[in-house]
Amino acid sequence: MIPSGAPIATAAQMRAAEEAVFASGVSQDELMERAGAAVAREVARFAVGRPILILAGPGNNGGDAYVAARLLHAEGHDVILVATGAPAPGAAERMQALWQGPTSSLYAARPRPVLVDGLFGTGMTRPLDRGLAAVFADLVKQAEFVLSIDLPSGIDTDSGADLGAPRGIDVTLALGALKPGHLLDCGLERCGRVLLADIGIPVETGRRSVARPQIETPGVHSHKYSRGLVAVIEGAMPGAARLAAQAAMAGGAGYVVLAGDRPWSGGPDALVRREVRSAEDLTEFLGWDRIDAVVLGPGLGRDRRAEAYLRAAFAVPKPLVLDGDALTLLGGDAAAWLETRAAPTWLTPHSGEFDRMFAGQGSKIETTLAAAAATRATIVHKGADTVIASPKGAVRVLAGASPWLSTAGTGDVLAGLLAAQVVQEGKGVAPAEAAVWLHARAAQLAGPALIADALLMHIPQAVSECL
Ligand SMILES: NC(=O)C1=CN([C@@H]2O[C@H](COP(=O)(O)OP(=O)(O)OC[C@H]3O[C@@H](n4cnc5c(N)ncnc54)[C@H](O)[C@@H]3O)[C@@H](O)[C@H]2O)[C@H](O)CC1
Ligand SMILES: [K+]
Repeated sequence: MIPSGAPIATAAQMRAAEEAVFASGVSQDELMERAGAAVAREVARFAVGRPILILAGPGNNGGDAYVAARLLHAEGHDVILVATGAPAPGAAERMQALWQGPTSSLYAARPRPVLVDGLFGTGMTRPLDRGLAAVFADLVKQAEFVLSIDLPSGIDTDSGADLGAPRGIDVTLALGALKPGHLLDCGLERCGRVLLADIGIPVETGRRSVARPQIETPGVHSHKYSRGLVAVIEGAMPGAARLAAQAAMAGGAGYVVLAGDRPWSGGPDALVRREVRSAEDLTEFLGWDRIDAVVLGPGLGRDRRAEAYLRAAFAVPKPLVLDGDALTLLGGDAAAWLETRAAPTWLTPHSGEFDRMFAGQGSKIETTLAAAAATRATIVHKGADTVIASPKGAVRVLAGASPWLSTAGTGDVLAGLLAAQVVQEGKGVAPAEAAVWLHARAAQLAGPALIADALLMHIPQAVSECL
């Protein structure tokens, strides 16, 4: 569980935000008191009177832990504190000096029902020491409830990479903002439920977790064209395009045309079919001024005709959603293909497709931002952690969607949902954020063992929650 619509800040961005607060006259001690009080509130809530063991590391994460220990102890909770090292000079050192309760050394610490992890937070720079990691993992394993302060110790703040964090943390209390480590890679798996504590640090990075979209109910003057016409291009495997077309319909497009040459008696009668047998046919069809967005790629195939279709789609200045085989055809030349595009483009790669298209170092957020800048397209980099990035640097992340989405066809559904939002929402991350939220919510409603076709049936309910 991740708070929605919450700001996301890297360790450096967090430090800059903290510095701005200090410059405004708030002391580090005051900020640490606020952080520790937020920790104490949540621990008291979950401890329900059980004995508490608090681990305090050598930095300010440990400083937060000292404050929390003192406040919990003052409220009558049974707290034992373990200091793993001499605290950093300054606020943490002062907070340690205020601790009057019982202490234990790390290796003598006996497991207790409630464990608070104040070892490391955004200052984590290298893997946990093996000895410490082993003791920490054992204390986590034997606890009934574990809360990590700011981040699980052993998770890289900016990438979510594993630096030795144990499994079994129940709650992570993020301080001031989410970090990429709460949303990406191993961090998503190790944080448990992520709660966010506002401790008075304004954070504006243009990056935030996906929020539920606000969708307009059609007005009295709405009609099928005003609600947007989506053209979905069929290819070698027509089922994929059909899923995308039906998703576009369910996602709110006013008129959807499925263009292809395969006979199909199934599907909704409301889905308009247009015969297209060649790239020339496609060019002629895409010239229809009523078309507001085009979806190309689901089941397209990778043969010469598929490439000719890709060229035809690129040649018309219409908003374009590229998925699946279209991304494979772009390959490493996506930036070159896209540099002449006059209309907005969205690419929806899963990680395999992304890695084949874009080289690059860094977190999934950084590599997706770089790809968006290089292609001037908005990238929806799918996965258990879906990262949306626009060429202008906006980022939205949705983490923790249903793992049952890992089945064929769900990407086709997302592509159709995205096109439906494009014809209603416009450009950049907004339509992608809306589509990703609807897709994840439909999956939640569909429950376990879903298939892509089942997703379609739950889209209207997901949409109804956004009206
Ligand atoms: N975000 C906020 O509003 C506030 C955050 N606070 C807390 O401060 C920590 C960050 O504190 P910092 O001192 O920068 O780093 P850590 O406490 O995470 O780490 C301490 C120290 O440890 C060293 N180190 C790094 N990796 C290792 C390792 N694997 N083994 C041993 N030592 C390691 C490194 O030198 C670090 O500096 C943040 O998470 C919040 O909890 C403020 O207290 C309140 C406001
Ligand atoms: K921690």
